[in-house]
Amino acid sequence: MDQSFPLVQIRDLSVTYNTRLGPTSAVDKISFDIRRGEIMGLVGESGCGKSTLGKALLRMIMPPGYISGGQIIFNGENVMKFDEKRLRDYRGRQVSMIFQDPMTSLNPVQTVEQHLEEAIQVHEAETKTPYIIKRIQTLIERLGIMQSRLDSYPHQLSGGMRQRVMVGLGLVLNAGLIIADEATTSLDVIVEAKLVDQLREIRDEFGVSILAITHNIALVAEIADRVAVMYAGNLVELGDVNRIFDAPLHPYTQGLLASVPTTEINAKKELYKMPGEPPNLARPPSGCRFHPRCPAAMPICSRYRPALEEVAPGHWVHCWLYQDHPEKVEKTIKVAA
Ligand SMILES: Nc1ncnc2c1ncn2[C@@H]1O[C@H](COP(=O)(O)OP(=O)(O)OP(=O)(O)O)[C@@H](O)[C@H]1O
Repeated sequence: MDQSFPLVQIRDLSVTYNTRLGPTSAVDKISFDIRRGEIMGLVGESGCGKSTLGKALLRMIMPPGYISGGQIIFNGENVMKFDEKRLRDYRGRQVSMIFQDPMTSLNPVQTVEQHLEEAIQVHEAETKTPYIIKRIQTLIERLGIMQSRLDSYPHQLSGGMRQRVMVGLGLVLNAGLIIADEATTSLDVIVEAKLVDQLREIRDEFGVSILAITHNIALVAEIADRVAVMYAGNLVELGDVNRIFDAPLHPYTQGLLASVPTTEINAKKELYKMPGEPPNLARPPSGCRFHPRCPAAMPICSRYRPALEEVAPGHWVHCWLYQDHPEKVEKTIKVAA
């Protein structure tokens, strides 16, 4: 496959949870690509649908949730059409997901070696034991884990090491995509920084794509090549990480960045407090979901959802401020006068 062809193409993806309050639109018509070998940061406030999107990519949305629309194309294949057998292979071998607490995914009575061995045996039954052992030893070394740790049980490892074992479970089968959902959140800052460095190294060495889901915008600045910003189930902005941080366009992204504390000791910057609360997704606002909290809202924003517009090469935004429409033209004329 042409290496410039995106690894993942997400098209109009929607996920709904049936709740007591009615259908909750947790992910609403989201479209973007994940390129080969890139680290894509996915950010937004708690409850905006980041984890739901990550799980949807693996088709792991459990009832009362379901994928209510759209497509996921992985390496040119339509994931929505996979049968159970193909899905097991896809989840185990092509995409792997790591969560905030690796203890929930690791088996407490299996050693590191047994975890890795089992992953290979399940997906590559024909592989002979000596090759399996060699592969595990090489991998573990590349992940910076001492070989003596192969005999350790999960509870005997540090948090950072457990996360590296989880990464290893994906890499041992040559996964193309690792979805890291708040994977560094429970680690202290020093261990977190080390894991972030290692994830970048792993990407460089293995050419794997990483979707880093986090509410920590500073972490995204550190790790990601591109960033997708979500608000209330919608994608609001996407682009190169430097561009998004230097010149955010969507009022939500601008507010999100202005509300992040700086580490400069003499910084006198007053932190921005975004007005209002995130909406209840069972009854999302009409038009642009951010309009009730948006300092730049125009009448059209409550009526129609803006389309996704490429405002500069590779910089995409869903906002009426950057699209021509009657009310904007009128406003522009008034300003010009
Ligand atoms: N199993 C579920 N049943 C019903 N509603 C759900 C379920 N899981 C998530 N939701 C709802 O879907 C929306 C998105 O949740 P999600 O966990 O994907 O957001 P998030 O951005 O990952 O938040 P966080 O960072 O807090 O994990 C929220 O309104 C949440 O209440």
